Amino acid sequence: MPSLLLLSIGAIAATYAFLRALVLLRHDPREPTTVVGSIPFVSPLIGMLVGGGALLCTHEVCFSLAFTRARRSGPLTISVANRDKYRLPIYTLRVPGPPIYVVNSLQTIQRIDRHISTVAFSPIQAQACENAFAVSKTGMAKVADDKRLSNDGYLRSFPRSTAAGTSPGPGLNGLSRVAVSDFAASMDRLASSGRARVKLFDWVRHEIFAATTDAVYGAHNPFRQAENERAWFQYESGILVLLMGLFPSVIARQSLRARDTLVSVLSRYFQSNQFLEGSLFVQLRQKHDVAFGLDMDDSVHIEIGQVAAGVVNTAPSAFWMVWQVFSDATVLADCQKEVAQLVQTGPDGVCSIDLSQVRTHCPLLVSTWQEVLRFHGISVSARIVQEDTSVDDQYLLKKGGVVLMPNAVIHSDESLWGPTAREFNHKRFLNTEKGRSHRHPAAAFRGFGGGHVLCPGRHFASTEVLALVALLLARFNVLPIGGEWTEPEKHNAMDRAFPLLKKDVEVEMISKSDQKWHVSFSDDASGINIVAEDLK
Ligand code: HEM
Repeated sequence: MPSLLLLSIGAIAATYAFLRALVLLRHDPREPTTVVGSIPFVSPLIGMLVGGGALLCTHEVCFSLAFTRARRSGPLTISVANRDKYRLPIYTLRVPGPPIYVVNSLQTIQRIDRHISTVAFSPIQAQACENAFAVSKTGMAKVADDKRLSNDGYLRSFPRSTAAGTSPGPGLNGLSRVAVSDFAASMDRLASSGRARVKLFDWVRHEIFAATTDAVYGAHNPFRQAENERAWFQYESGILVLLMGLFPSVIARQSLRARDTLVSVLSRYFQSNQFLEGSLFVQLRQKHDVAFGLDMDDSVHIEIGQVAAGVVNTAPSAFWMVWQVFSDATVLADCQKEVAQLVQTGPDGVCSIDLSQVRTHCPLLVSTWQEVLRFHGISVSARIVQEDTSVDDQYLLKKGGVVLMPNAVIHSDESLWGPTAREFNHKRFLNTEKGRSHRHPAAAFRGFGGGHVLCPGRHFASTEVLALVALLLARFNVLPIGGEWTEPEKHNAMDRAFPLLKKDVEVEMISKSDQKWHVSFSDDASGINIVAEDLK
């Protein structure tokens, strides 16, 4: 009689052969090469889970977004490991559900981007509207109608309709001026106590949240009330579960409750027309909703998505910028020197700074910001294949498939960035750096996306972060409690463009002097031109 051991080995071998055959059967030879791993279907999943990744399954799509713990040496992800192992420009991962196509090469990303109607971003936005922002069925029929993939549908025309609200010129100046005045007031308060001990991530997140919502919503910003800010972060903490639609009423109850609070405070704000005293940006958003026939209730639900777009990525990116500038003595000295040149001290001892100048007069600070976006960024652009699509007759992407384009892969590609791709170099983006052995192509920088899906908030987010850091540099010494800067362990959440922290960093902020400050932001037409599309 065969032993139990032999029976088990036989069963494992049969299962293995079955799964392998299934992978082969499901693979169309025109699709990108399938990366099977040692156990078909299971290995990609285990790799992702061990790597700290996450699996997102919904009724219609299954995204596997994977991130290894980022290491000091660079933005390593499991996608980076697969890129290095298989050296394929694009490959297929077979997990339960539709195929996942992971893109490793910039050229292939650019070729796929030409198929924006069939390899589309809008189904992902529509899913967020439905699951995370709870837009009603009637509202969804307007947001994701039969025009959802076309240029004049609600989703794809949104960036065009609202562009003036965030583009260089009056829209951007208006937003930036309010944000800068908030930073100035906050730092006056901080300086009045001489020195303060703060949790750095919490502090940066609050500063960005308060400044961004004040800038957008104006004098009647409902998020000025501390309980509404708390409700926001309660909601934000569960946003991934809501997006996934995985038993949110069980797993993310508090987040759902917080969303109700946000809906009611935003409803009051819009119904009483307070948005008419807000930014051009919020007014254009409202106009866009009205043009598509959305009622006030759905418009308010969608507004939750607008708050998310404005703060979810800016806050952690601002933290990594502050951390990178203050924890590295060379970066600190270089940036401090640039910012010091913007400060003028009047005969009365009042220090003045015009923060609109950080964009034009501080190339090192701007280069550091760009390098932070490159080095620490973990954004993954995702698209859903709407119909079988042949990419230049070379790769077939099958209907229902999910295309993932992880920035960390492109941002650590030595063929684009040279041999120092995995090092942090705050001078990398300087145009004038002497003795540079390698110049990257402009399109290799994808910190704000690229091609058809380009972040419309890039100028505002960049202005905010640079202004916050410049003011900190000018007014404070920031010292780690315990005397040593240690890079905090990263928590790579799949719904973020930047890692969160497993544990906050405690610092002491010490005011450099008791002088008074006059902080301004003068009108000018500059943006922060760091993406290829703005450099053209
Ligand atoms: C540092 C902060 C930010 C980062 C790193 C960031 C990053 C990105 C990236 C990488 C994309 C492209 C996504 C893709 O390809 O799938 C994107 C799109 C987008 N971002 Fe941002 N973003 C930031 C701040 C903002 C702000 C402040 C706003 C709004 C004020 C905003 C609004 C949007 C919108 C609406 C889109 C979708 C554009 C479209 O539909 O074509 N983002 N962002």
